[in-house]
Amino acid sequence: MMEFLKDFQKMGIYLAYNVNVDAIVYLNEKHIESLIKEFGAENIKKRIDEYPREINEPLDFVARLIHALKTGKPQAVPLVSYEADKWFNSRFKYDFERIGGQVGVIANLLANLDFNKVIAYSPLLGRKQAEMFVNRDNLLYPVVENGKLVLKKPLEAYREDDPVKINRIFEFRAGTKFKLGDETIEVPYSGRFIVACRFEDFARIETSPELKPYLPEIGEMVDGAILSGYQGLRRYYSDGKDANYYLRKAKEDIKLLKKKKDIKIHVEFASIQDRELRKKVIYNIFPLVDSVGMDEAEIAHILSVLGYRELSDRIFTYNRIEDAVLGAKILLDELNLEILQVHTIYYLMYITHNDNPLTEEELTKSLEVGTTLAAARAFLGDIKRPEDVKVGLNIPFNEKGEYVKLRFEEAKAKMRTREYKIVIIPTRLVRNPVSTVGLGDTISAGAFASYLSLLKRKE
Ligand SMILES: Nc1ncnc2c1ncn2[C@@H]1O[C@H](COP(=O)(O)OP(=O)(O)O)[C@@H](O)[C@H]1O
Ligand SMILES: O=P(O)(O)OC[C@H]1O[C@](O)(CO)[C@@H](O)[C@@H]1O
Ligand SMILES: [Mg+2]
Repeated sequence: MMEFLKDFQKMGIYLAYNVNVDAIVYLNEKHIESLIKEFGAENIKKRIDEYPREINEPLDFVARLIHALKTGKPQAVPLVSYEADKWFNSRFKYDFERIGGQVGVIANLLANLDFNKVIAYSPLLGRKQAEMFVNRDNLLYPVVENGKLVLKKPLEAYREDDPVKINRIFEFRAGTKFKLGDETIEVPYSGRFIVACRFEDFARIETSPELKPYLPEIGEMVDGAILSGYQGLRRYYSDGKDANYYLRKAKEDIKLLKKKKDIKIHVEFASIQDRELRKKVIYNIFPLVDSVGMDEAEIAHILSVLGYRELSDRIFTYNRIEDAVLGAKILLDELNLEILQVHTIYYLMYITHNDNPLTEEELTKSLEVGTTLAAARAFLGDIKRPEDVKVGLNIPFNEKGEYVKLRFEEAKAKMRTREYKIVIIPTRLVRNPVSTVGLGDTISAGAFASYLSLLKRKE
C-alpha cells in the first residue's frame, strides 16, 4: 500500500459527471417501527410486491427501504416527486451532510492522498456544492475563459444560480430487528439505502458545449479518467431530448478524452432501476471504456438485463462466489472490457483476460489498496491525509476470509478459467463504520489508480 502513495503524487485523474450532497440518517429500530406504524404492514407488503422502481410517494420509499433491509443489499432508488422530496425533510432529521456522488467522493479522496492533479467536473456546481470539495491546490474544476481552458479551485468556479442536488442516505446496520406484521426481520448485512434525487435539472449528464472541445487537452493532462453518473439519465426530457441523445454525447466525450493520449478510462457503475435505461448504459458505454467497477447488487442487475436472469437471482439470493465469478466472466467477455472489478461486503474481485500485462500478484496488490482505503475511511469517516491510510492497514481482513479463499479455489477448479486472470481478496471490514456510503467509490478509485500505477511501472 505505502509504496503506491509515492506514485500517486505523480499522477493526474479526470473525474466526471456526478456530485451531490449526501444527507445521512442512521436508521434505528425506532425509525423503522414508526414508519411501519404510519403506513401499515399490509400496505407496505403489498407495495413491496409491486416493487416500485421510482419514489413517487412516501409509501414507495418505505416499501423499497424495508425490502432493502430484508436483503441487506446496497440499493438506490430514484426520487422523482417534489412532494415526496418535501416529505423527507419534514419526516427525518439528518445526522450529517457530506459530499456525495462518485465525483465528489473520489475527488476529495484523491486530493487528500496528494495526487498531483485531480480535475473534477460536473455540469452543475452551486456554491454549497463547491464548499464541500476540499480546498486544495491539486483539486480543480475546468472552465473556459477567453477561449482557453483554465483549471480553477471549485470555490473560484462555482455558479451562484446552479441548483444543488441532495440525496438522502439511510445507513442501516446488521442485526437491526423489527416486526413487519407477524414477520420478524433481522437486517443481515450493514450498508446504505440511497434515495437518489432525479429531478430533471440534475438529469442532464453531459459536458457543457463550451468545455467539450477541450476534452482532448484534459486527457493529455492526466493518466486516467473515472466516469460515473450515467445512472442519473432519464428516458425522456421535457425539451424533447432523450437518453439516446445524452448517451451519444457521452460516447463522444470518451473518444475525445482518449484523442490525444490513450488514457485508461474506468466507469464506476451504480444502480439503475429502469431496465431499459440500464441496458442502454451498459451497451453504449461499457464497450468504449477499459475498466468497470460495481457492487454485488449491480452485477446481478446487469446480468439480469443481459439475459442471465437465473444467474442474477442466484447472486442476489445466495452470494456464492462461483456465481459471481461466472457472472464476471460473462460481463468481461460480452462487453470486452480490459478489467472488471466487483466489490462485495466480504471480498473484492478482479477479472481480466489472460494477456493482461499485470500478474495475479500485482492485481492482488491493487485490490489491497482498494480495501485498505475503504477500511481507513470506514474507521475515520474521511481520509484527510496520506498517513491516514495506515489506519486501514491495521484493520484485519474479515473473519470469512479463509472461507472466501477456499470457495474461490473450488470455483476455479470447477470452471474454465485458463483464459482469464482472476483474483479475489477478503475485505478489511470495520465493525462500527462511521458510514458506508461511498466506500465502494473509494475501493474503485484506489483499485483503478493503483492499477494505472502498476501498468506505468511496466512501460
Ligand atoms: N464496514 C466496512 N468496512 C470496510 N469496508 C466496507 C464496510 N462496509 C462496506 N464496505 C465495502 O464497501 C463496499 C460498498 O460498495 P457500494 O455498494 O458500491 O457502496 P457505494 O456505492 O455507496 O460506494 C462493500 O462492497 C464493501 O467492500
Ligand atoms: O446516482 P446519483 O444521484 O448520482 O448519486 C450517487 C450516489 O452514490 C454515491 O456516490 C455512493 O456511491 C453517493 O455518495 C451518492 O448519493
Ligand atoms: Mg457503488
